[in-house]
Order: sequence, then structure tokens, then C-alpha cells
Amino acid sequence: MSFYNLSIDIRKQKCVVVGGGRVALRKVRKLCEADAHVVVNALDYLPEFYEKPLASQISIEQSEYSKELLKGATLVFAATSDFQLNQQVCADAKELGILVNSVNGEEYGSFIIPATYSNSILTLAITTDGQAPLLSKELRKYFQEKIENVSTELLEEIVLLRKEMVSEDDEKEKQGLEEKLHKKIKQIINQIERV
Ligand SMILES: C[C@@]1(CC(=O)O)c2cc3[nH]c(cc4nc(cc5[nH]c(cc(n2)[C@H]1CCC(=O)O)[C@@](C)(CC(=O)O)[C@@H]5CCC(=O)O)C(CC(=O)O)=C4CCC(=O)O)c(CCC(=O)O)c3CC(=O)O
Ligand SMILES: NC(=O)C1=CN([C@@H]2O[C@H](COP(=O)(O)OP(=O)(O)OC[C@H]3O[C@@H](n4cnc5c(N)ncnc54)[C@H](O)[C@@H]3O)[C@@H](O)[C@H]2O)C=CC1
Repeated sequence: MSFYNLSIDIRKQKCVVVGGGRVALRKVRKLCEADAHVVVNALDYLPEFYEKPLASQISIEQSEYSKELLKGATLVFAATSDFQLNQQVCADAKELGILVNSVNGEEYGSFIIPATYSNSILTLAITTDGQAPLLSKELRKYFQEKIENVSTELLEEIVLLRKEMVSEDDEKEKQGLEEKLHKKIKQIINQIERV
């Protein structure tokens, strides 16, 4: 199967995660990092769900699953250990026209989650189109270590330089800024290669 990748602005959007275990927790944490409005539905939860700061960022619906819970959601996650229930959540979300992720694999939901690492400017995302999640995780760790070494100041300089370049009308000046930009990018690559 081939996928189309995107980065979505999910701030304040309702996202429903069905499940209260280890995998659900991982999906919830990532959604909170992106400032989503996270509703978690399960009968029992790992203690981490009740710990701060996570507890104050999510709404816990401690009840049996019902399709009603999905209404108005932008994204849904079927993340329980009950395969049948996950299938039901996927079917309900699809019926409501909502994109859904299934922890049972790429063939059941409509999207999958890559292994990611983000600093303020750079985001690394690795996926195997569902075929080898552990490989995604281990490569994420490998590249994360390299990217963590990149200086924030240098990244910020690049962002500024790019802004200047885009708003510069004089062609010659623009070219000069582009050359500077390429030099800074080369410095970034050198920093990555040093690790
Ligand atoms: C399709 C997908 C759907 C989705 O969840 O979106 C999916 C599916 C499945 N994962 C399974 C197992 C494991 N998944 C992990 C870890 C991660 N899994 C993630 C994503 C994805 N997993 C999507 C595809 C991503 C891609 O394209 O590569 C990561 C990257 C992102 C995240 O979850 O946030 C996160 C690493 C985060 C990080 O550290 O960066 C580990 C390791 C661990 O937990 O430490 C194991 C155990 C080792 C193993 O089994 O390989 C199983 C079998 C379950 C069973 O045994 O029943 C299935 C179902 C199946 O394959 O049938
Ligand atoms: N996609 C991924 O990244 C991964 C997926 N998995 C899959 O995800 C599943 C969940 O794994 P974990 O979170 O580690 O399990 P877990 O045992 O920690 O949590 C399971 C959760 O499902 C809930 N649940 C189970 N049956 C339910 C029901 N009938 N109604 C309501 N809630 C119910 C439980 O209350 C619990 O909160 C595994 O069974 C496995 O198939 C496992 C590892 C990684």
C-alpha cells in the first residue's frame, strides 16, 4: 500500500482515542504535544493518564465505547487490545466521514502514525508504510541523536535568512541571500555528519 504524507494543524481540534493502555498513551502524548483537544475513552486506564501535566490536557470518558463519542472529531484512534472493538471504531469513524487510525495495522484504518522527533524548527518523521514499526522507531532514535546536535541558533538564522530572501525584491540581493542560505545549510549538514 502507498500513503500520502502530510503535517496537520490539529490545535484545539477534537481527537478521540479509544483505549487506555500503553499504545493509547503514546498516541495521546503526541496529540497533546500538537495541542489537540484530546478525548480518551476506555473503562480502565494506565496511571499515567491521571498524572500531571497530561491529566490537565485531556478529557477522560470512563464509559463503554459508543459511536456518539466520535461525533465532531477531526481524528479518531482505535487503540484498544480488543480487535473487534477496534474494527467497530474504524467502521463508525469511516461512516461519520472521520479519518481513523487503527493500532492493528495499516489495512484497517485510514492513516498511520510515523515515528517522529521534533525540535522547534525541524521535524523528523519515519514510516515503513506499516510494515516494520520497530525499524521506524530504531531509525528515529538513530537520526534523533544526530539532529539533537544541530544548533538551534543556526536553525533560527536559517529561518530568518529565508524570510529576508523571500521578501527581497532586488534580484542581486536575493541571490546573495540564497548563497548565504546554502552555506548555512551546509553547516547544518556538517553538524549532523559529525555525530
Ligand atoms: C501501522 C502502524 C499503525 C499505527 O499505530 O499508527 C503500527 C502497527 C503496529 N505496530 C505494532 C507493534 C509495535 N509498534 C511499535 C512502535 C511504534 N509503532 C508506531 C506506528 C505504527 N505501528 C504504524 C506503522 C508505522 C510505520 O509505518 O512504520 C510508531 C512508529 C508511532 C507511534 O505509535 O506513535 C511507534 C514507535 C514510536 C517511536 O518510538 O518513535 C513497537 C515498538 C514499541 O512499542 O516500543 C512495536 C512492537 C514491535 C513490533 O511488533 O514490531 C504492531 C503489532 C502489534 C501486535 O503485536 O499485536 C502493529 C500492528 C500490525 O503490524 O499488525
Ligand atoms: N500500533 C502500535 O504502535 C502497536 C499496536 N499494538 C496493538 O495495540 C493493542 C493495545 O496494546 P497496549 O496498549 O499495549 O495494550 P494494553 O493492555 O496496555 O491496553 C489495552 C486497552 O484496551 C482497553 N480495552 C480492551 N478491551 C476493551 C473493551 N472491550 N472495551 C473497552 N476497552 C477495552 C483496555 O481497557 C486497555 O485500556 C495490542 O493488542 C496490539 O495489538 C501493540 C504494540 C504497538
